[in-house]
Amino acid sequence: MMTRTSSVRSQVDPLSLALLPPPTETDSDRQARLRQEAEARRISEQIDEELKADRRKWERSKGDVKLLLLGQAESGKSTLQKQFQLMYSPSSIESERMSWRTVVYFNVVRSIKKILATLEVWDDIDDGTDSQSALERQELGNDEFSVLGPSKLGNRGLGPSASPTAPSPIATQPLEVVRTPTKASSIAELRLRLHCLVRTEPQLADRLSGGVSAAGSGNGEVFVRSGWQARTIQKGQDLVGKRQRRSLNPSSEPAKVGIAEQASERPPTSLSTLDTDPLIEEVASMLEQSQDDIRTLWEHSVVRALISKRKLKLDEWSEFFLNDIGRISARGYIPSTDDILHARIQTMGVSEHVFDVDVHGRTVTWHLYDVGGARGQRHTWVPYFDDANAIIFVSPISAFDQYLEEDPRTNRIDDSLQLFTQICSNQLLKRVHLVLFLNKTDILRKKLERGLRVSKYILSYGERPNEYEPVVNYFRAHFQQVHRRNNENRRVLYVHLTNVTDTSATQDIIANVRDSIFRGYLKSAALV
Ligand SMILES: Nc1nc2c(ncn2[C@@H]2O[C@H](COP(=O)(O)OP(=O)(O)OP(=O)(O)O)[C@@H](O)[C@H]2O)c(=O)[nH]1
Ligand SMILES: [Mg+2]
Repeated sequence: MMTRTSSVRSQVDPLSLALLPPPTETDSDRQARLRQEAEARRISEQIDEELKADRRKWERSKGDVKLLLLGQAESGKSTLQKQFQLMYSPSSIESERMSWRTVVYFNVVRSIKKILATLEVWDDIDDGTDSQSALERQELGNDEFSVLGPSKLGNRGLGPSASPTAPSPIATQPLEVVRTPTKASSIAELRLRLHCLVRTEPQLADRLSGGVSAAGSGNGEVFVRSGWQARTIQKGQDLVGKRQRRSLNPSSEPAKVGIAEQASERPPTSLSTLDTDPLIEEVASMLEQSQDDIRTLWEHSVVRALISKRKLKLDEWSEFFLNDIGRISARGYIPSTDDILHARIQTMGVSEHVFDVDVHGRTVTWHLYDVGGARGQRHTWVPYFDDANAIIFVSPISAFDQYLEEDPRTNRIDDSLQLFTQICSNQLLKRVHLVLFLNKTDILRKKLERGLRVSKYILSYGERPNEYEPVVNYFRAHFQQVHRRNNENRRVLYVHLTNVTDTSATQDIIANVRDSIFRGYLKSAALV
């Protein structure tokens, strides 16, 4: 059931009024009504499923290519999908460009909230009063503290891994104490001034999810279904048009992105107020006014120290946006393509994107299925297995020091290997063309350069050199081994090292993958 914040819900919305239960409703009436509503929902979902199955059968019969993007949460599937979109349907990226503003603002506000919450745990140690003694009392080097909370690592996949709370040589060094230079930049004051901005976070989340929450993530993340942009596309176009004073190419092909069954789940009127949406405009104006405070907080010596001691673990995209806060909080901000590629929002269920792909003079319709990778989302993948032609399995090999949001005991590389094992051994997928993206290689490089040791988290890595090539080879060998052990059909595994936020490199890889998928597809479809 959709819930909305009071700022969205019209005070006199006749439809809402009509749908309200009568004020005289008794407990038993209420029970009966809820039962009826649940039954109606069940029937409606069953019909939807049957329609989807019919549609997939029909599409298979007309020879379309079905490509599944699989992998754990945050592995980069949706980012890869955006690269396909940039390549095969650039006009659709244009038309939804402004709707990404909400996601970018949400990512920024959430990052600020996390920084402030972590500082609060440390009691605003340099609040401009007695920073040194407060800090010393806190003993920042104390390893019992972990921002992510206590957790223990599982002992699977790559062998025993170290606990995420295990003492780190970096963490035991005393934190350098730096007094705030001026009273104006004290954390307590920044917290106060940023309070209103931070308070918009749940409302932004509500805008994106339409009030729908999803199980499976475990950290209260915001999930969106495919088609969320559709609610704002027209308004977004208007805004881009107004701001850039350039019209979108009217002759360009209409975007084929998004799927009817999911886009239609929520009425387009519900949130289609982007250009006049008071919330988004208010957040934009708050950001503009607060940009100096945000920058001060982000560059604050204590925040820097917490980050370098890994007491504050921000998401990768936080850094990308906070480093560029001046541009993002400027009046008239329009998300760049790079911003869109870095913006983070979790996928819910399976979203379908349709492209016409030209390969050597032949046009074939491709259906790209981008799935939600969190554990609670994985059951939604199975209905798409039986007619898939190809899979790109995305594994973030930079995540050797990270644990699942939904299960903080499980190392993310371990989870990815287990998931890959399930995909390789699945009977429905035995004939599917298999491509593996070892992704986030740029982040892996940076982590290794910063001195993060793989063997601290993956004990089986042992004494091997803590350098990019050996690390990549080690992870690649494990994935290849999983594939070999589950490969009765002697199918080829195509492996690529990727950074899917790098457009030019990714587009070359996509072209390569497209050709190899297409060759296999032509053979199996006996079209050559
Ligand atoms: N630097 C860098 N960032 C990446 C890369 N791939 C993905 N990201 C970022 O990682 C975050 C998560 O990526 P998504 O594409 O949303 O992950 P997903 O696999 O779709 O996640 P779910 O929808 O939850 O299953 C985004 O902020 C991306 O910009 C990469 O290769 N390099
Ligand atoms: Mg996604």
